[in-house]
Amino acid sequence: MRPVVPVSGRDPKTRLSPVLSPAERREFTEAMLADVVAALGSAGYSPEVVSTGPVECDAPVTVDDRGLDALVNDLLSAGPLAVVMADLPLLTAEAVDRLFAPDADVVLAPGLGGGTNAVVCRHPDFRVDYHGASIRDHRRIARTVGASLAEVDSRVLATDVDEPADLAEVLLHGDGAAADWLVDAGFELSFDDDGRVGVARE
Ligand SMILES: Nc1nc2c(ncn2[C@@H]2O[C@H](COP(=O)(O)OP(=O)(O)OP(=O)(O)O)[C@@H](O)[C@H]2O)c(=O)[nH]1
Ligand SMILES: C[C@H](OP(=O)(O)O)C(=O)O
Repeated sequence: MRPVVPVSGRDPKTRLSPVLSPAERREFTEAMLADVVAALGSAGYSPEVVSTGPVECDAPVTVDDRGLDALVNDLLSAGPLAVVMADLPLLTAEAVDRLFAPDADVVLAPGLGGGTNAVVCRHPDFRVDYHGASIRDHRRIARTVGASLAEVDSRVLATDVDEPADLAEVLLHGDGAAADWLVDAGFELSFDDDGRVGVARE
């Protein structure tokens, strides 16, 4: 099994633009990537990072500016593949073990909001179609190609950081590079009048 972590290296996490500058979005992306690479490494895997631009991390990096679907589908055509997104800063070795445990042709880890945060594929005909409610598309594609399917119900695999509100999850539950980066950058939990948790910056 070949574990690959795709990452936007050039202009990542544009949905965090309301709270992070372009340079900060790149730094925070590298911090989340470090957490993902560390979790995969702790579980005994040696991930390859495929980035649209130069990134610093403790894994071999290939720069490839193709879009996500073209990139991943090309890699899938070469054989079994695991795709773990780079924006999962709560990822743990235990969750990685759970991702690789099912003996199914296709294993999906749904993300909050309908995305697909990780895929393990052992079927020659399965292909990805990211964005939108991709988890539904990936279930459908697995059915269409006759692949057996398993899904992993895991909070840390489901927690991808897309929008400013997601940063609260990192402050609440993270203890890695991304959580440290946010604290160093002055982020802290905030509570609105209804007691809802969010983030604020000093
Ligand atoms: N290699 C590669 N990785 C990508 C590409 N698009 C997204 N990713 C990565 O795939 C994961 C999910 O993508 P998104 O959540 O849309 O992340 P993003 O593109 O950085 O964020 P937004 O600009 O806010 O959409 C993240 O780990 C991204 O870094 C791409 O075109 N190529
Ligand atoms: C790539 C995309 O990520 P999201 O924008 O849902 O985080 C998806 O998982 O389909």
